[in-house]
Amino acid sequence: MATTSAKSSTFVPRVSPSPSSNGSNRPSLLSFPKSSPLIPLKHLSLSRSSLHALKTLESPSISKSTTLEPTKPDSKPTILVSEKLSEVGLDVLRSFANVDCSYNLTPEDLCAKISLCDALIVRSGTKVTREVFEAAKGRLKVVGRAGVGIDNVDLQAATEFGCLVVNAPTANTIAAAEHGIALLSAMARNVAQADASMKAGEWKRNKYVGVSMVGKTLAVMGFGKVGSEVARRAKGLGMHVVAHDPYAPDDRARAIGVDLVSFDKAVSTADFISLHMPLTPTTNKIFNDETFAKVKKGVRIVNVARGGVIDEDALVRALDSGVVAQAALDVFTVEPPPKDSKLVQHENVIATPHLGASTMEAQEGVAIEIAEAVVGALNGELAATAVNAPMVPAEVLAELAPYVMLAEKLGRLAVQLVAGGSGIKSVKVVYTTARDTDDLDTRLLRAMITKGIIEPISTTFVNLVNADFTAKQKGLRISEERVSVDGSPDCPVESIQVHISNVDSKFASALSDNGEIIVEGKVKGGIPHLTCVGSFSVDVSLEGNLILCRQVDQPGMIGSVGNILGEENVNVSFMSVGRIGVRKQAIMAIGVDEEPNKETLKKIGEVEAIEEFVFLNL
Ligand SMILES: NC(=O)C1=CN([C@@H]2O[C@H](COP(=O)(O)OP(=O)(O)OC[C@H]3O[C@@H](n4cnc5c(N)ncnc54)[C@H](O)[C@@H]3O)[C@@H](O)[C@H]2O)C=CC1
Ligand SMILES: O=C(O)C(=O)COP(=O)(O)O
Repeated sequence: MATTSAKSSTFVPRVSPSPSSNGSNRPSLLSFPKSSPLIPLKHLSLSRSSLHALKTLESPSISKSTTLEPTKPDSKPTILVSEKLSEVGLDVLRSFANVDCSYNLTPEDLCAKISLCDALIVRSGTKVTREVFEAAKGRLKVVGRAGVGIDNVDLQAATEFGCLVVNAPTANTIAAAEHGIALLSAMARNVAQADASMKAGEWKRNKYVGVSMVGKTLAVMGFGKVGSEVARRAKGLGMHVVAHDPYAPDDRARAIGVDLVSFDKAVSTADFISLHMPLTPTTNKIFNDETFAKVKKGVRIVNVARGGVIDEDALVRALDSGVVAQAALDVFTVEPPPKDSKLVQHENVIATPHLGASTMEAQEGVAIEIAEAVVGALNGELAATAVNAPMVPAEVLAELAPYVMLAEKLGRLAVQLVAGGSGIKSVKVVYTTARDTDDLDTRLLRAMITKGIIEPISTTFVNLVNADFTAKQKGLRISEERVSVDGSPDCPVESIQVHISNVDSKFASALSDNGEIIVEGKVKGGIPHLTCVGSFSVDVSLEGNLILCRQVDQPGMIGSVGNILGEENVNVSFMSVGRIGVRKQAIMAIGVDEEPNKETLKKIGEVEAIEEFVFLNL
């Protein structure tokens, strides 16, 4: 933290841990609290590591939280697996962590256990509520959803607690689509009812006459991964397929020979409707009395998505009245549904206990996908399947690595120049770049500047997951501006400036003419450099700690300060002087490996020509 200051003020050192205090000089996008015992990625043998490029970018970092369970620095993290996960995934997890497979936990059991866990892996049966995040007391860093739907995870709470949520969005697509087709055919041909009847010793050929699928219209509601695979298969069965999805691209539909239509057109023209949209506030009970009033009488409905997209009472009414001839349901609003559920018991309903993803192949794929994502995230890596953090391709992350580091350091530096450190309301970040807007994703940079600004002045730890939320919560408005320059687009950013307005500075020279604190940095040779403070140009690499002094430019200054530091065995790593004119005011930037003690800094302050100085922890 900054210690300073104008020549007459008393010097009071305040030191707080810096993100670099783990000994690493690398930024940590997914920094987690101190209790996180982490193992280098090289100790892992993952079968499919798409994450290697991130390794260069992040390192676990340290938070200031003191409420966390103390964990031995070299002990393994603990991963709680609360629902059945395939052994291949468990093997990946066990090579890295202590794995606690505790199935069938009550919500209370889960809350009781969670504060001892670094990660939690769930399927659809575990509700990861706000209470779970609260009970975790900051230790839970990652929730892995071994499947697609994350409607059982309170994403808002996860984000507020800086907990990354990752899912496994692709490995069970085909399984779900195949189950959809299985239910469609079984429903059309009364397979389940006929089977039950035979097992009861009956032989009722006339009762179980079905309907044909060929030539019929199927409406696929939700034309994403599963929906489009269902459509493809239904085309193979000779069905006419339409789809409704407000966000699906036309070309995906064209490629499969499907017409994208409005909701009303889809439901009113279909002989069969298959549901494949996620459960969200918008889709909640989207199939209700009003919808059933629009359907073709005798329509047949398949739901392999989520029970909540159907108003189940309305569906019972529609089945009773014959508006809906049959329904095939894999998912229910409450799972398992009550034993006396009118829906499950209805003679025109066939039901399966949420089996869409349950094939051997899908479960193995999902388990590996989620295990790798969770392990990577515990290593501070950004998972490609992150649900509540920006998904940034590995190559972009690798390219931005030094800029991410620069961003965090500029944030830390700027905030330490603010008198009192707090009361910051408005920060402007200016990126000078030769890149087109579409070609420069600044979310990481903004998050790291936010981290740099907030961490030194609060007990909150900030990572990519909660940076925007934390800034908002603290009333900190971060705006961004781009300045286009001619130059090589090979370099993502020429310079980054951090402006803090409406604050006093403990180092007056950091204030620009319009009263803003301004620091500017660039990446040179892969190393972040400070290139401007207020109106003064400097050029120092942002490593270790920094002393900024304002003085009247004159011979011997570097020597005087260098001698004071040398006498106290403080190693100077670099020095740079920026001045407004010969023998006029100048800023001397001195990089030091060690933190000088109070006395040493006092001596620097007493050097005749020095008008003000500040010590900054980078
Ligand atoms: N029963 C089971 O075991 C399984 C169920 N699922 C569920 O299937 C659903 C779809 O999964 P994926 O295809 O992998 O997801 P996806 O994200 O690839 O596709 C979902 C599609 O729904 C669309 N959508 C969103 N709001 C919509 C709306 N109001 N109306 C129509 N479409 C809308 C989206 O644009 C997207 O294209 C999810 O709810 C998932 O949880 C997935 C796998 C297994
Ligand atoms: O992936 C999904 O969304 C599913 O619904 C699968 O759920 P499950 O993992 O089988 O509980």
